Amino acid sequence: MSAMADSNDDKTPITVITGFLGAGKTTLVNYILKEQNDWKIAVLENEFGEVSIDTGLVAESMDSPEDLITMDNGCVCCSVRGDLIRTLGQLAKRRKDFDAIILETTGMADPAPIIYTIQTNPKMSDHYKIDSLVCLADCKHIEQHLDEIKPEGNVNEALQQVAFADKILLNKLDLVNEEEKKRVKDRIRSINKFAAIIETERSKAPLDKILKVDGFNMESILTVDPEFFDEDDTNKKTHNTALVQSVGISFKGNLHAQWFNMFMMDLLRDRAEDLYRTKGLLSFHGQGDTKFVFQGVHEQINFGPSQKPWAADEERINKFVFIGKKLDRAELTKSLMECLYKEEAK
Ligand SMILES: Nc1nc2c(ncn2[C@@H]2O[C@H](COP(=O)(O)OP(=O)(O)OP(=O)(O)O)[C@@H](O)[C@H]2O)c(=O)[nH]1
Repeated sequence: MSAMADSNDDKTPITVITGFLGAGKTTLVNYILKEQNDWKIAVLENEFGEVSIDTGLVAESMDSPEDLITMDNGCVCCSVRGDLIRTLGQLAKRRKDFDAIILETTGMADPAPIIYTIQTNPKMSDHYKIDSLVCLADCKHIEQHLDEIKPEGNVNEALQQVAFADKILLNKLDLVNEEEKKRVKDRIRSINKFAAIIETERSKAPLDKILKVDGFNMESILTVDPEFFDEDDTNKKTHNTALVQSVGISFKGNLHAQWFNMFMMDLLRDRAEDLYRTKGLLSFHGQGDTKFVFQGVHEQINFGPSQKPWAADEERINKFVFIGKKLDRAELTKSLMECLYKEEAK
């Protein structure tokens, strides 16, 4: 084995998890953390949304929550030279404590600058190697996002995520029929000829196919973008998160279950197409210390109790994130506040 290969073996592998908003990335991270016990894994979490919700939900699955590191100063692919380098730089000192790192990117992240940074910045490439780029694809909604026409000069993030991946999890199979599945698969193949496509429900992929697989392939990256390493490439498209808004709302109190349900039903009836992603941590009147979580992707909503209840000394703060197009912050805030339980409304 060459010295080069030896030194590469010594690097800590990073599994980069990409995929559009709501495709199942956090579900995959939680699944990995629950299923595997052989490796010590650090998780870097980067969430697109003004109020962090995933962090709490992933921390529930971790034995050592201090190994969950969040990067909240914006989308990791935009602030890549700052936040990601800083975080991985700090982690480098104790990287030998970990067998692997999982980097969960935001649903709006363009993977290209992330790969570029880890591969070319010496501070990164001395310590780390990309093990695999795993892209989650939501069978039900990915076509809509691939079809989206972006203004001149802007990337289509969903397309980039599929194009650069070396593993694509065709997720949410329960939501499509055979014909739809085949259509989505063909579409993905037409974008990326190299990636292994793995069919999944609830992101349950065989872990030996996605972790520590040495699957990252620079050759296929260069097929997608031959000018990948050309820093002077003036044609490079930018990634404009301003095209998609994120509205975070938090306020104290208990919600009235029925009113909140009505609000959500109306919202989804009228706005499902533009609402890429909704998330919430909620407290309801009459539900004791049960903390509720809701997770929405377009018209699909999952709602139920969180694994952890409200702690005795925890303030009941409802948190919401709405991500999508044409969102009216004032209107959403007003409507949600109207769902608060009021004593006189009994
Ligand atoms: N029906 C169905 N729902 C799924 C499946 N996998 C994940 N979900 C649900 O889809 C929603 C979004 O999943 P997440 O794992 O939070 O998605 P994400 O990609 O991390 O989302 P962002 O962080 O917002 O980009 C959650 O309600 C999940 O429970 C699946 O296979 N089928």
